[in-house]
Amino acid sequence: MKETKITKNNDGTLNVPDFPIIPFIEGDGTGPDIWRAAKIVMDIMVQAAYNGKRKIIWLEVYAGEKGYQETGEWLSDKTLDMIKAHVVAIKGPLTTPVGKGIRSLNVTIRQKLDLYACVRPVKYIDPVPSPMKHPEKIDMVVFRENTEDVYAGIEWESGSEESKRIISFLKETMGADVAADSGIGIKPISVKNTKRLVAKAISYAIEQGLPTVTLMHKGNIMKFTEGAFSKWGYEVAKEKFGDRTITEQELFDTYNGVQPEGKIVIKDRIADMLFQQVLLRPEEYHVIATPNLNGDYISDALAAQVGGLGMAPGANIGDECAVFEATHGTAPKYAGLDKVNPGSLILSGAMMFDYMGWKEAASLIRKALAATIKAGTVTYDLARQIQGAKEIRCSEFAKAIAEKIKK
Ligand SMILES: NC(=O)C1=CN([C@@H]2O[C@H](COP(=O)(O)OP(=O)(O)OC[C@H]3O[C@@H](n4cnc5c(N)ncnc54)[C@H](OP(=O)(O)O)[C@@H]3O)[C@@H](O)[C@H]2O)C=CC1
Ligand SMILES: O=C(O)CCC(=O)C(=O)O
Ligand SMILES: [Mg+2]
Repeated sequence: MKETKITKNNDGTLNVPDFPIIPFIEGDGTGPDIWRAAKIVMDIMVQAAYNGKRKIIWLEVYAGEKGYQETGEWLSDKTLDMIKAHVVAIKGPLTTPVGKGIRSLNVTIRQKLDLYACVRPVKYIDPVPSPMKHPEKIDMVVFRENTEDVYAGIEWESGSEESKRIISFLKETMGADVAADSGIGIKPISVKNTKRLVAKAISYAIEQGLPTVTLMHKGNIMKFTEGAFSKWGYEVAKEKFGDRTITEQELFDTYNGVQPEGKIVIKDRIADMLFQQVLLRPEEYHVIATPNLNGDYISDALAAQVGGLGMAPGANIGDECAVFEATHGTAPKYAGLDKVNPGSLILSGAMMFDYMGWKEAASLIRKALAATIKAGTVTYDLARQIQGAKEIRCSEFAKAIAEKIKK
C-alpha cells in the first residue's frame, strides 16, 4: 500500500492515488461526534465500493479549541499548509464567539486558502421529512462567494478611535452623515471575486445540464456592492459563456419564452423576494450565485426545506484546493451527547468523493443514508418530524448506515 498525496494538474483536474492522504479537522462542539460517525461511514463505503483497492489515509490537523490545546494556536500556518499540500480536506465546525473574541476560523480558512466558492447543494432525499408539500421539487445548488462581502472582517467597534476617525472622514471628506456612536463594518465586493464565483456557478450548470443560474442580490439598496454583483454576473456570463447563456429578458424578447436547447437562462432576483420564491416555486431555481452574507442566510433556510441542518452538506472550493464541511455550526448545546445528525458531514464526505472521482463510494453513501432513514431509524432532529420513527444516537445512526451496506 502506497500512501500518497492528491495532486492537481495545470488544467485543474486531480490526480487521486488509490491510498490518498486526506487531512481532517475534527471541529468544536458536536464536531467530534459527527466526525467519528462520518469517518465510520466513509471508510466502510470506500471498502464496499473498491474492496481494499482504495482506502483513505486520514491525517489529523488541528484548528479551533483542540488546536489551541494541542499547539497554542487556534489556526496555525502548519494546518493551512497541510491542507494546501494535500489538495482535498474535510472539517467539522469551529466555534466563533459572538460580538467579541477571535474572528471566525472557518472564514479564515476559506480566505487564506482562497476557497472562493462555497458550494451547498440542497436536494430532497426521499423519505427525509420536510415542511414542504412537494419537497421533491427542491433541487438547487447555492454558489456563495466565500472570501469577501461583510465577511472580510473589516470592522471597528462603536466608540473606538478607528470608528471615530472613519466617521469624521465620512462626514468631512465624503459628505456622509453617520451617527457618532456607530460601529462600522466594510462590505467590499469586487469585480474579480464576483466574476470567478459566477463563472464557477455557470460552469457547474453547463456540466450538470441545468437550465438556470440565478444571481441573488440586494442591489436595489446596496447598488455598488450587491447591485454590482448582479451586473458583473451578467457580464461574465456574456464574456465567458456567450454561446451557452441567454438572459431572462432575451428568453422572452427573442425566444418567446421557449428556452432554446443547450442555453442556460441567467436571471437575477432581489434577495428578500427570492426567499419566498424558493418556498412557493422551488422548481424554477437550479443554481443560485450570490454574495457571502446572502449565501449564508439562504443556505440554512433552504436546508430547512429538505430535513434541516443535520442533512445539509457543503464544500469550499478554490483553484488550488477544497475543504468539505457541513453547512451547520457546532450546535454547542449538544456537544459530547452523541445526539446530533451526522448526515450533514456524511453527505459532505459524499461530495468529497464525487470531487475526487470516487463516484461509486459517493453513491453508496447516499443510498445507504436514504435506506436508513426509510427504515425509520433516525437521530433526534428527524425523529421529531417523522411519526413513529425510532430515535437513535449519532454513532448508532452511522452504524445503521454502515449495516445497510453489509446486507
Ligand atoms: N462552518 C462552521 O464551522 C460554522 C460554524 N458556526 C458556529 O457554530 C456555533 C453555533 O452556531 P449556531 O448559530 O447555534 O448554529 P448551529 O448550526 O451550530 O446550530 C443551530 C441549530 O441547528 C440544529 N443543528 C445544527 N447541527 C445539527 C446537526 N448536525 N443535527 C441536527 N441538528 C443540527 C440544532 O437545532 P435544534 O436546536 O432545533 O435541535 C442546533 O441547535 C457558532 O459559534 C457559530 O459561529 C456556525 C455555522 C457554520
Ligand atoms: O464561521 C462561522 O462561525 C459561521 C459561518 C457560517 O455560518 C457559514 O459559513 O455558514
Ligand atoms: Mg451559516
